[in-house]
Amino acid sequence: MPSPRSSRERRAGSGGGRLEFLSLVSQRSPGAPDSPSHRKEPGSAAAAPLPEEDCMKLNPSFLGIALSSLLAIDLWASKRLGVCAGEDSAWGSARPLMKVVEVSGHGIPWLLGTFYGLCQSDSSAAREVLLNLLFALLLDLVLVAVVKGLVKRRRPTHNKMDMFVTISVDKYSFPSGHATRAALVCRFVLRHLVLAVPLRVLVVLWALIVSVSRVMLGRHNMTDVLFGLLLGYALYSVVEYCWLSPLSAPALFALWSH
Ligand SMILES: CC(C)=CCC/C(C)=C/CC/C(C)=C/COP(=O)(O)O
Repeated sequence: MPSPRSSRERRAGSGGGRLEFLSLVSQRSPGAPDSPSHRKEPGSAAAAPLPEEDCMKLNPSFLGIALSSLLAIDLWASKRLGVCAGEDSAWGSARPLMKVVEVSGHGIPWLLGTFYGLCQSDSSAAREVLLNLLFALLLDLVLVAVVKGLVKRRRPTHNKMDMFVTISVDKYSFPSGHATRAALVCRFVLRHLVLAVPLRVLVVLWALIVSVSRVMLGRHNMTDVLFGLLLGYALYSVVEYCWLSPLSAPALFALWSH
């Protein structure tokens, strides 16, 4: 298949050294008289039409250009912000602290902690809240695994895969599971726990630090984390909508009543 470059070169060669330019307008309408597929090559019987896929590459949509620019900026900025990606990185000495932050937003401590709290709780109100938190955390794990499996975006090349317990889809990075959990837990805790203002501020700060640490550790690009935060925020609304109560799920609550 002739590439646009080679057909352009042939035209340039046959036009006595004159350069010809292909306008996007003529490529956009293949039926137009001046379109490359209709133009007769000087010295050739009939012009070969340009391959469809080449035309598409030369004429990307505005959305396509905007998306690839956004992704390019994302990759560039995320790499620059990955200052704790390795021990020899700019802020490599802060890496152990960032890994503690990572564990604080990991699924296992949250699942085990909630389950333990549920077994220990002696009030029906606490049981209701903790059962719904457990449901929210499990829903979050499933949703993130499904999206990661569908999108299959690789983690940044500067990431060292030395994370605390992962599952197979965690080789993918979109969206950040830590970010979804941070946003979900943050909304959940602010809504269902009676906390003093300084503690409420700490909860929000924790969610933000967990999210930023994903990029600093080199685990994620910024768009993984931003989408994760949005997903976790939205997921809380789903949990609130499907809220489990002794009335809506009596069998489930019977399991936990002592
Ligand atoms: C019940 C069950 C299947 C628990 C699995 C808990 C587990 C291993 C969660 C993975 C948490 C994790 C490493 C998420 C990845 O977070 P990113 O922020 O790196 O996407």
